[in-house]
Amino acid sequence: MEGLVSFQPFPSSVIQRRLSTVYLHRLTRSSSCAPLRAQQSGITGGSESVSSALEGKASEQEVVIYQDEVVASQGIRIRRRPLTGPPLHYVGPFEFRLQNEGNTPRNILEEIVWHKDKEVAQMKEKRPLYTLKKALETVPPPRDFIGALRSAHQRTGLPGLIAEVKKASPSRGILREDFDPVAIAQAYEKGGAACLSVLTDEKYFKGSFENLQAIREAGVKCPLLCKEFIIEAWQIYYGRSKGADAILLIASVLPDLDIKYMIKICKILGMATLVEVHDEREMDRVLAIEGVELIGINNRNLETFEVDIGITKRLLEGERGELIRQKDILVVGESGLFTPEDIAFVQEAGVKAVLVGESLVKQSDPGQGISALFGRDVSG
Ligand SMILES: O=P(O)(O)OC[C@@H](O)[C@@H](O)c1c[nH]c2ccccc12
Repeated sequence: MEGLVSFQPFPSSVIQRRLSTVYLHRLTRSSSCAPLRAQQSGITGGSESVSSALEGKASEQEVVIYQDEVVASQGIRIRRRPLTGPPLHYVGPFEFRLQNEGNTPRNILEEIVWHKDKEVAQMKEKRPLYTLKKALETVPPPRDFIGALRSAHQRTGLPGLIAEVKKASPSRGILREDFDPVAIAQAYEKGGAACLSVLTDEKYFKGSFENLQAIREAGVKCPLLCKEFIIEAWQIYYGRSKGADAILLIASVLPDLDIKYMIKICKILGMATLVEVHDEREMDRVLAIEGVELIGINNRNLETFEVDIGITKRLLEGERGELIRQKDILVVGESGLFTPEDIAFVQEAGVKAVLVGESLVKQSDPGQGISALFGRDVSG
């Protein structure tokens, strides 16, 4: 039920001043992609509209509409957490807010992203970017994530494996009670995994950056993917400081310019980026972004949890598959892979790598799980 949460008369000059503050705050908020979103819609591109906002001419509603337009024009369904709560409604000289209008996450992915926004803001306070950059001077150099996948594919003739260190997920609950991340990582490496993916989200996946660091420090040689919900660049530096060699960027969460900018940062840091898509529209957006070398097709819809490995095939058909081959992009089939038949199916569709969590992590020996998954021994 919708309820009235505030109802206040405001002289219009006060409203104007407040609106421009909100606008500026959104434009300068370093923790969000708002500047990029604004840029894409031309808000920061033309100084005219910026200055009119500074003069208090843009209404808060207009700003929200601009941002929504950019996000909607790219088909991004995941909204960022509203800074100011639900939007304001104006009736004559009055403004009021309606509860649950735009301030409640619509699905699990949106909930995760909104939580991440708060979490990152807190983490950043403890470890500002300059201290992270300093820490990077003493971290061992990154390993070649894409190279490891390509050489495993060449060596075995099967897709290179990214084996996931995953304790739980919102859709499947706890996957393994006796969860020893380092032992699992070592078993994966022994079993022939080319790379590892380590979930670092604590609240929804029961992972951690400590796990990532412990695996790196235990001497595991496989390159490591930091499996995190990245919403801003600070997280990339943090992941690198904990030993990550690659990060995940989710196309349904990030606008094109954010993806482009984050890929550049990763290149500077010597890291790879796995850009994840789930439908044709996201695939087309990502194929148009310069510098993309590794694309993951997630068979799981992160909004509904539905899994369909046919998605991988669908997105690699026709011209898209052709373009991917021309650009020599490596494609990873992700989620819902359990049997040698599943692996053959996605390989036939065109993937040269796979990302597998559940079916391996549940085995008493996750390393032997790899042989069962591929139908033969791929170690050594
Ligand atoms: O456990 P599965 O079904 O094998 O899936 C692994 C991996 O693809 C999945 O964990 C995943 C893919 N993309 C993500 C994004 C966030 C969190 C998790 C994921």
